[in-house]
Amino acid sequence: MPVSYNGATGTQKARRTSLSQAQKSAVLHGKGPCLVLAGPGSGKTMTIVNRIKYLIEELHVRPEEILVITFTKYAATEMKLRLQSSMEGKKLPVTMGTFHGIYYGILKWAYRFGPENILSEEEKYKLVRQIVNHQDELEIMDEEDFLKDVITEIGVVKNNRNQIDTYESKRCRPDIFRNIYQEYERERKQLRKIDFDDMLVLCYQLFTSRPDLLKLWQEKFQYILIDEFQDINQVQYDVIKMLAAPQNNLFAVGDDDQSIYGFRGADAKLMFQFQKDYPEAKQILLDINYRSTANIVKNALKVIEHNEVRFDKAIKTKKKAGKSLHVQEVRDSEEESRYIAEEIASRIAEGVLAEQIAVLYRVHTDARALVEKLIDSKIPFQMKEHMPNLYQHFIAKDIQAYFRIALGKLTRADFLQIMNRPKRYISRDSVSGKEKSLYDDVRKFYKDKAWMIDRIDQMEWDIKMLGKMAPYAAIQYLRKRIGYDEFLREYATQHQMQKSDLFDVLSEIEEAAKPYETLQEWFTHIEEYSIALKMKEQKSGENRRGIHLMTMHASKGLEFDTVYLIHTNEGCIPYKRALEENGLEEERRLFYVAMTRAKEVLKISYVKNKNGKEISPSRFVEELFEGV
Ligand SMILES: Nc1ncnc2c1ncn2[C@@H]1O[C@H](COP(=O)(O)OP(=O)(O)OP(=O)(O)O)[C@@H](O)[C@H]1O
Repeated sequence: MPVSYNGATGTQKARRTSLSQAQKSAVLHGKGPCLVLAGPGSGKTMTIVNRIKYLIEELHVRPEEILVITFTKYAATEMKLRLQSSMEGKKLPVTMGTFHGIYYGILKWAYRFGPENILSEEEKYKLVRQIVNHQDELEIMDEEDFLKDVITEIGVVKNNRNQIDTYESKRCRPDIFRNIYQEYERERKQLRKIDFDDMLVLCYQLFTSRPDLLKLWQEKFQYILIDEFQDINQVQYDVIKMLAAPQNNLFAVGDDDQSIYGFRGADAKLMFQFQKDYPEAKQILLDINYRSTANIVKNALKVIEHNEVRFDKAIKTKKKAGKSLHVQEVRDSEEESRYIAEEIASRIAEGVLAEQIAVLYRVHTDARALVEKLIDSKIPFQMKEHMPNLYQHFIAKDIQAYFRIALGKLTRADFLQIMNRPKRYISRDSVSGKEKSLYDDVRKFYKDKAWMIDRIDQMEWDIKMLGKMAPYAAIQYLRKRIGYDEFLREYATQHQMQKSDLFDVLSEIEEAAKPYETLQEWFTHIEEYSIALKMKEQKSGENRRGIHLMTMHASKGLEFDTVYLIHTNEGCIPYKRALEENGLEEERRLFYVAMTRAKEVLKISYVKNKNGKEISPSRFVEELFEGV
């Protein structure tokens, strides 16, 4: 579902535009299954809206008999508005919603479910957190991260209808995941609640066990239209097939190249399955891109054509060649953020609205330096996602505790936090509550152990040294002289974590500290940054204005005049963790989605050096230059 930020949601435009031959053929499809394969910017939404209108006005289908399924609630609302507008403002009782919304409606009707039976996302987190905390053999570093992944995995098991007994978790030991899953299911059932994914599973079970009820729903929905079909998962597909039978008036619109939710169970292969299940299906290709300049489309195709599992589509363009694609090499994150800030300023000076500019990145950490730069330079920006604060990571908290003590603000809490990072074998019992005499009290506690007294003297001396240094030098001293690197290596081994993940965070904090001359300045910056970041989450007033910053995932379905893709490096995009889990092709599709959000200008940048290490440009950037 496209959204224009220049005020036109597409509705007025759609009225003015005439349909292409392929769009017409899709709109005018009669009965039976139809698969509409569509490229980016090819007017999928407009086609669906026009088809609904055609069904009602020309084929005299009753609006109540039409079901339209969209990927998000937002898309459903947008579609309703477009339909209303194309019907001269008339509101029609066409059923529009997400898979979850529709299937929940069916369950509500069958089982008299009410809101009290729904396990909210918050309750789900709370429940899984409790269960995770009871797993004695489980060691995790970042609880939030772990919970998010485990909850996603519980969803994947349900959506794919996997057998839990044989399921191999990607996040923790299979037996531990099995325990968590089974305990979660037990507790949920005891509470007499269903979660979001259960809505799909229960609907499947309902229709399999009650053919009489299934028949009623089959009769109700004579025509089914599905948008973003590439994002469908197994259980959604199984239910929709049952619901569409026996007439199979199933109209599916999707772009397999834009399937980017494999990690959540979406399976673009189901588009191929559709062809097998309905060999009689009409197939239509919407092959004209109306959104982007010919250069943008040509370059995006150069990348996506490297994928092997895809429908081959020759996409044509309507717009002129436009500006050539610009790829910028920059030294590091700092230089990249300066480059982007200057670019934005000149694009705005050329008359482009700030809201028509987007900066896209693979993961939030890729944008950390840019966010700091925009905050410092007071350039308005908006983010629709929550961006984790680097300075709340436990490593950053350790460094801050060291630095606070170095600045003479010794507290028991800070002392306890860092006294054994690195390992000094200081016991908690030795740490008194009296801050003024804290070091002396610890020494007193170990008065018979000379080696411990030496250790504490060394610690006190080292921390005093930190107080005299600039933050960057102080972090280096902490790592190499005080032994924090050693602590982190041991920590990673103990918690069965990738050492490189922890060292990436540490290096990032170190690099970000470079511009500051004193520890106090660094603390002030962290405070301002953290407040500004928090404010961005309040989605009102100032925080809804300015350029858009978002992950490539969040950019799906949107379009902007100017798009910057930053940190297009190996390891960032394709993202190294996702590469192992979802494979290269899904990462390439994500890059393709990001590229095709741009209407007029697309600029791509990559860094040469990240956190003190040389890194290469993304293989996708290299694919752009093949044969040049
Ligand atoms: N026949 C047409 N003539 C002119 N413009 C069109 C036509 N069809 C669609 N458009 C315009 O092209 C742009 C892209 O269409 P739209 O965003 O609906 O494509 P989409 O297929 O949903 O894109 P994506 O999958 O990339 O999100 C919109 O601004 C839309 O108004």
